[in-house]
Amino acid sequence: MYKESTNVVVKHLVNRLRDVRTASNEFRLTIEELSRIIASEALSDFETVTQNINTWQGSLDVEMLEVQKLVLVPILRAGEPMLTGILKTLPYARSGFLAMKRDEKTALSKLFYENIPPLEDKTVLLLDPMIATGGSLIDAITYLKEKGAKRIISLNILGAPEGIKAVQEAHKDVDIYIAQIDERLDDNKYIRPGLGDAGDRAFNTNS
Ligand SMILES: O=P(O)(O)OC[C@H]1O[C@H](OP(=O)(O)OP(=O)(O)O)[C@H](O)[C@@H]1O
Ligand SMILES: O=c1cc[nH]c(=O)[nH]1
Ligand SMILES: [Mg+2]
Repeated sequence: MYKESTNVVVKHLVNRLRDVRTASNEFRLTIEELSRIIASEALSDFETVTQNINTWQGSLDVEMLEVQKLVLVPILRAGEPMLTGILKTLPYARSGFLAMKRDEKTALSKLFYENIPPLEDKTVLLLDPMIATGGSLIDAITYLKEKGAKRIISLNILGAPEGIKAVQEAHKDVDIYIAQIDERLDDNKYIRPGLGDAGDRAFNTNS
């Protein structure tokens, strides 16, 4: 299943990202903020655990998110600000890393580096702002399944309908929570209207 956010604050923030006057620092902070909102939507009925805490009036049993069951995995580079944002909400969550780059001629993704903690019994929150052809996400999910991920939830900011369809066909069991779905891919496999290259926008580079 995929779920596009209906939150008008999310739309507002996505449109800040589209504006080329939004420079890299604000761009990253906006991705952080959007990621926290989308993560809250995705985790709204996630498993909880009872914990005993010390309150100002003594001990109390409270319901807490079972953060130990989560692993946050950004697809670098562009996924990095998503991790930074979600770690502000869930500072004790574990993280893993995949560094991937799409070949801009063939649009095929390549994995350059991975560092993934044990995934048995874990739910992976896979973080990448962009789903264009869907190739990078499909390859990342395949890799994480081989590593034993029990469940994978994809958090994304912008996607093209073609890419989302491709991910769903390849991995029916993966839920996608996305801020906004755009119109289409252009001839260079970029999302339109989109926001350009998310990695370049975030880190002030030009690929
Ligand atoms: O759906 P696809 O067609 O695979 O394209 C989407 C991928 O492209 C972007 O990363 P990119 O390869 O540009 O790397 P970067 O994060 O270093 O900019 C984006 O963050 C996705 O990972
Ligand atoms: O539109 C796109 C497509 C791929 N990667 C991006 O960052 N943006
Ligand atoms: Mg890029």
